[in-house]
Amino acid sequence: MPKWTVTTEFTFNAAHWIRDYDGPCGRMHGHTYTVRISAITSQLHASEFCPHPVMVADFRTLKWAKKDVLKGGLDHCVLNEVLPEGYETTAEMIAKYIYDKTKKDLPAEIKLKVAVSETPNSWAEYEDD
Ligand SMILES: Nc1nc2c(c(=O)[nH]1)N=C([C@H](O)[C@H](O)COP(=O)(O)OP(=O)(O)OP(=O)(O)O)CN2
Ligand SMILES: [Zn+2]
Repeated sequence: MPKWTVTTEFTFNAAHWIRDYDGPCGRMHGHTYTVRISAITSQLHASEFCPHPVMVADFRTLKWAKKDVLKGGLDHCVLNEVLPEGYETTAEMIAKYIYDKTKKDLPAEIKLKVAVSETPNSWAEYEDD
């Protein structure tokens, strides 16, 4: 079946520590996180900002996490204080958190992939088939 994939990449700055980690990552430190989100669908949609069915998903909707934490995003937050119970602050679980929260704002049939990087050499990717 024909399909579209859109991909957007953005960054946010945040502090974290990994709970009970034996090493420096167990102390509070910061990263400029890079997030790459792909949305895949065979059907185009309207968005919160556009009334016509011309998008897989609006880039603005996909990029919610780059907003300031006081405006509903993750920028300039302490992740350990912001992520709900059940999520830890590894790149793996930040990717799942962004996936879960983004999925809620999109039509159910859109597939998502979310990748998160703390440093240029390491990525964690989450999807749910
Ligand atoms: N699988 C994971 N391993 C680690 C995570 C993670 O989220 N998932 N996170 C950390 C720490 O947060 C740490 O800040 C990052 O670790 P690391 O990549 O080792 O950081 P460096 O700055 O040392 O990276 P270099 O590329 O080696 O300079 C640890 N592990
Ligand atoms: Zn870290």
